[in-house]
Amino acid sequence: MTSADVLVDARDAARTYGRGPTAVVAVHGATFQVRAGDRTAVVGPSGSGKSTLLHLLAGLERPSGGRVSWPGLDTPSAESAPIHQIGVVFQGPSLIPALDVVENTALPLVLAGVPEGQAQRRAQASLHDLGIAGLARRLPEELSGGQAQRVAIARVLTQSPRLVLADEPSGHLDRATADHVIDVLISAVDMLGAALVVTTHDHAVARRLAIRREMHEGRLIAPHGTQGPQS
Ligand SMILES: Nc1ncnc2c1ncn2[C@@H]1O[C@H](COP(=O)(O)OP(=O)(O)OP(=O)(O)O)[C@@H](O)[C@H]1O
Repeated sequence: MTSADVLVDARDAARTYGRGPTAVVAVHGATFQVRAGDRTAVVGPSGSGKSTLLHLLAGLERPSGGRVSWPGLDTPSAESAPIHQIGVVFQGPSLIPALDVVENTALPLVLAGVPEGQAQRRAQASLHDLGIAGLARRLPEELSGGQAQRVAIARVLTQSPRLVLADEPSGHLDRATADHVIDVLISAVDMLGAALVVTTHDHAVARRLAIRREMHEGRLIAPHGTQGPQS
């Protein structure tokens, strides 16, 4: 295993919101690595800091202490996150209401400068691969919660990232729909050959992934899983 296999490397990474007596330490020094091919769950109760940790790993937020780097991904500079190589499935609705499913799925490519027709063909292929081609021309308001999350996963698939970070992707769904969304997420990641990190409060979801890290009150607890310590 070389450093190039480490896609994201958090070293004592911390995040505090606010200052003084009202400051909230969302994440205490977290040391956490994701390697190529890893399937990792970060499991913990609401408010334990999972979303904040995921945002640090995605480079969407900067640590207020420690550091996060992406040695195995191509970054424009040591300070900036390789956003095109990281796909994020956000908690809750993240589709643009005025765009239909194909347009939403194609959006990351269009924003990256891919011509619209080509982007839409790739989006259609992702929807087909995930078994939801029939939703292509619906608007987000015409989708169920589970369908919307599958479209968000198709959007990540279209982007072809090497690392997929999913924040409570099944959090608001019933058991059967949640299981199906996780199935779709894992098959998308398998198609990409990407690494996956899922945050969840649901131990049934966490058990689907080979590596499990528990989070409690902003701290990552000792690692569990079949692949040994990750830090
Ligand atoms: N932008 C922010 N400003 C101030 N406090 C915040 C902010 N974001 C998160 N927090 C606080 O940081 C702590 C961790 O929040 P976070 O959303 O990371 O936890 P979580 O485990 O993902 O919870 P949930 O599952 O409910 O989303 C909480 O106390 C929360 O209120």
